[in-house]
Amino acid sequence: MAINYKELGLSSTPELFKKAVAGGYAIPAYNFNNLEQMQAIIQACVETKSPVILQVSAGARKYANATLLRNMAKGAVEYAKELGYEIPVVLHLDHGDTFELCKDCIDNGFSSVMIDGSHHSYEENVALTSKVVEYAHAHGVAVEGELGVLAGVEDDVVAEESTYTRPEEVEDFVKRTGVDSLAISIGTSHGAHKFTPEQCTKNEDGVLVPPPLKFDILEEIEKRIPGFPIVLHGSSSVPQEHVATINEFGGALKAAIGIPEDQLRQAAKSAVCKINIDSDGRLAMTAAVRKVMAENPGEFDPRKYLGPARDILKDLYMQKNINVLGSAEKA
Ligand SMILES: O=C(CO)COP(=O)(O)O
Ligand SMILES: O=C[C@H](O)COP(=O)(O)O
Ligand SMILES: [Zn+2]
Ligand SMILES: [Zn+2]
Repeated sequence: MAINYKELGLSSTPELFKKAVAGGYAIPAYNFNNLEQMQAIIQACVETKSPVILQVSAGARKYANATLLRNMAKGAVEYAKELGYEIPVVLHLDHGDTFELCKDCIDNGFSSVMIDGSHHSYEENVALTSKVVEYAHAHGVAVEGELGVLAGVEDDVVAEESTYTRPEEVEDFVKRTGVDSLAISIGTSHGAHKFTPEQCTKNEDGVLVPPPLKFDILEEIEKRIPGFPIVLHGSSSVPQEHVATINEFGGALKAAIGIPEDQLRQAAKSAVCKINIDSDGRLAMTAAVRKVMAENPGEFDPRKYLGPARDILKDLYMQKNINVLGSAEKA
């Protein structure tokens, strides 16, 4: 039997996006696969009074089980209340690649789905996205589409090179598909290895800075679809202290540079109203686990290393909400 997201106390995105676009901030979309990630996300967003989008990838569903994830999201709504402040919680499918997967999520309590048809031809993308929108809207669920391809790995699809979104396509795409929000490609990419040091230049403080995002493309898109909710994927900043901790305690990460926070801050002020962050959380948790393991070789209670990992993750997300996305105090 199908379960509608309203039964789970979850929120839908259109109202939240409208407020975020008007208010010049972005709602955090954090991926989760397990209990500790979910706890950290909810704790951080309750403490900062931020709305939140809990994102589940196809890989997360395979890893954690769809029934458990749905009940965790339901629990997250109650958990937030228990922590003392009610925040809107969205359960969103990240990078859905087929109609069947989107339908399954809609029938299992998701309040928002992404259909990522950007790896198909334009006309195939329009057809696939329209089909998902038709089913989703009949169930009160909002849909995120994508135009343009991000570099990096997403659910086992590797794109070597990015293709920027073509502003001349957005109006037609939005009109013909009926999507509620649009993910665009303006120079961000998935994963921890977005830029090598060789691709960066040093600023006056000696910090390596990657090529700037294509804000001209974003502006052109905003001109063509004024006020339409825009989504930025691949928005991790790759905190260098966590990379250093991982490598200090036995890791072997290559030098990697992410998206500078000031560029995300700038994007959040525009029609970009949802910013996706996953890799930074993975780095933070891994750094904490490696450090605890290395410093306490006799420890074998998972709570002793997953607990500190959860705490570091919570700090990271609080900092993002307050200093980068501007979503704090907006719930
Ligand atoms: O876009 C993302 C999830 O959809 C995550 O991006 P990052 O890999 O930069 O965290
Ligand atoms: O875009 C990709 C997200 O970071 C999810 O990654 P995943 O497919 O490994 O769960
Ligand atoms: Zn994609
Ligand atoms: Zn993504």
